Amino acid sequence: ATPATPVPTPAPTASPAPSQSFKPTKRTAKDYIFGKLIGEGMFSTVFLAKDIHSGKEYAIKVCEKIHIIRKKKREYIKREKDALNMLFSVPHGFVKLYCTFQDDERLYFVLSYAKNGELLNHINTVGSFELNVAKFYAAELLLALEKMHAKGIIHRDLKPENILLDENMHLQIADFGTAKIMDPKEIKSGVSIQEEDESRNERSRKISFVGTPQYVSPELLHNCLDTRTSDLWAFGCIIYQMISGLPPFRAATEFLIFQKILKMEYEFPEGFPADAKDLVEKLLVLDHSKRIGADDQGETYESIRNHPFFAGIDWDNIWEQTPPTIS
Ligand SMILES: NC(=O)c1nn(CC2CCNCC2)c2c1CCc1cnc(N=C3C=CCC=C3)nc1-2
Repeated sequence: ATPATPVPTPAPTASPAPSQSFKPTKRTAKDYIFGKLIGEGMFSTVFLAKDIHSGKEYAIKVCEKIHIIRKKKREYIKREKDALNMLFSVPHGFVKLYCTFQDDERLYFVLSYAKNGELLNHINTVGSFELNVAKFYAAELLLALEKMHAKGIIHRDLKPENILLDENMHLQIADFGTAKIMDPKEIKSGVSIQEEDESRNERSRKISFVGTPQYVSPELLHNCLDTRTSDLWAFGCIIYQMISGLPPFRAATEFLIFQKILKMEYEFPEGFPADAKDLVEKLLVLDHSKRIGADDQGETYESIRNHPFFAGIDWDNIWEQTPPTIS
């Protein structure tokens, strides 16, 4: 019989535990009732779906095979699946990939559904966060970045749209379609040269642009370098935006945004809290090797955790705490 709940990942489907009396069967699209569209990307569409057996809600990311092949993006799909599988064992901070399956035309990723949607939506609803709210979510985001980077995963497109809130209003990073998984020798140096993905055959190293203009790091713009500190740059932009309501680098066009980033053209609004300003200034540093956290060894960003902005954060229990009300 079809198992009541989806077979846990990591794919390929885990063999049934000895105690299990049934052999789990591979899911198909027929096991779900597809509901509203909740997201659309270059190569995927995400639907809210309900498992017909358990009644549980999932976010199912559907990718058209022909599109992926034509655009030569198979590597991106594989990388996303690998990153999500690597993060499955991390209890907090990320959407979870429960299972994958395919049919003749499509690939399906069955992911946890973050019921309270995008952080961006919550920022825009209230205008900007009170300091305690911004500090709470910055702390949860830092803990998620620590876990991700410790596994050699760079997200490369962190932004408030890709940071979701689950039913208990805890943070979950989503959309690893632009992630890069560093190989062990790269993790130490922390630097990876932007790979030529299969969609680019130019000899010269070009930016295979993976980020979103407002949050992309200078090194990615300058010389195709993406490092875990590129995510720290985005982290600085997100802290700034939670507190002020807008990203630090804003302009009418992508090119003008890039110019502002490379010239470090941004300013803090009146009344921006001093500790937050100091931390953002230590993250938005052109030289990625000089960003706060860049030299931190081990699996935590101690220098960032110890910054005065995070005074009072209970790092070991934050995921069990009730998040502050966003108002
Ligand atoms: N690309 C993805 O992997 C992805 N995209 N979405 C929806 C996007 C909507 C636009 N901003 C980025 C996310 C999701 C996922 C992962 C899995 C996932 C889990 N829960 C939700 N939940 C949402 C709830 C309300 C509005 C939007 C998303 N969404 C997703």
